[in-house]
Amino acid sequence: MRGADLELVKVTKRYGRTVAVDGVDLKIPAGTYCCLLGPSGCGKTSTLRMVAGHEAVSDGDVLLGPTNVTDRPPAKRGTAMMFQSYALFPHLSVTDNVAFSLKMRGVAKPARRAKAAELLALVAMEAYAERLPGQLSGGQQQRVALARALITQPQILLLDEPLSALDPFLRIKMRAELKRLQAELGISFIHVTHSQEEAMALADLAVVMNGGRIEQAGPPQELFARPATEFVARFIGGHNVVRLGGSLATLRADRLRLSKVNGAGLPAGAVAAVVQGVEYQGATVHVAFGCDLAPDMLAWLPEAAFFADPVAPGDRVAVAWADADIHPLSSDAAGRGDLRPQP
Ligand SMILES: Nc1ncnc2c1ncn2[C@@H]1O[C@H](COP(=O)(O)OP(=O)(O)OP(=O)(O)O)[C@@H](O)[C@H]1O
Repeated sequence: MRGADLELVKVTKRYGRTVAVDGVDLKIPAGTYCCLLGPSGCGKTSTLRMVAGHEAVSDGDVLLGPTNVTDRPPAKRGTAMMFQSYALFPHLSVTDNVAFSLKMRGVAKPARRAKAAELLALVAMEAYAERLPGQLSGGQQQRVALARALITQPQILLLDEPLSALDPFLRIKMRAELKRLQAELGISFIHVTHSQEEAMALADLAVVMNGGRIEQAGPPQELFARPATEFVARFIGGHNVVRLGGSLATLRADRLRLSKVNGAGLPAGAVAAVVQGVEYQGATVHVAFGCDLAPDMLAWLPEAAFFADPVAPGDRVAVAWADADIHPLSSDAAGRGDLRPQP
């Protein structure tokens, strides 16, 4: 299969008075695993459906490679969509489900069955070719749905919450398979998800949406290390949003150090806090605490560090961090040196 760059230019979707997608500009280079993420109602699915051609674009353009596909019907765009519910035909065998769109295009039976067999092999489902969808597990149905979407040799595969119907174990297994398949095919996948964990695990390009707009787009490591806005910092988690020296900044939960205060004064630069809760997570222990910076902060401590000096709810602690771990959020934030708590 051949990939193509996708570009959205000022793409807007209005449903009556509701602006679901608001002038979105986005470039997705060929061969990218892109995750669209954000809270419910932020415009992810509307964006995906406009790329697929299942929803008309109110304003703006969708470009696939050199072609403006904004007004083309779904089957004439070079995209294919895999739906959340898989949408398999219950009365057709696995092979006939996979071959369906070739049948619609008038491809002869032997050719379409051969192509279906090839795609079923790609998703390791050859052994189930003659079964009906109702005789398959959720994960198997998903593989069939993938094969069915890929048989048209799309340049871009669109996936709307593809893992949400699976149990947690299968979800992790299938997400590894999606990543493998995308790398093997070399085309772009655009995957809508609510889950920041899923996006972190899969995306080359993670796009965080909020209120119909893009808050930030970039590799997951960049979003985590340098969230552009308070919304992104809070949405991807693992960050404390605080006001330091009059400016908004984040302090990563995994970079904070806690020590019990035993009558002695606070170490220089540290702030006093009271522990509110402790959650054991295996490799890390999550400690919730309140202090003058914010009432609801979080520290993720390595298990060994926590048990070397364990704390419990109600304990008074000193919280410390390195200057390099302060990430200013607003553009008016001064240099890091200014972002220390005021005495
Ligand atoms: N057919 C429609 N008619 C009217 N409003 C719609 C329609 N589809 C979506 N909307 C509205 O557009 C906004 C964006 O919806 P969209 O489904 O794109 O969001 P989403 O981020 O995919 O949400 P979710 O994660 O809940 O699926 C929401 O406010 C939604 O209520």
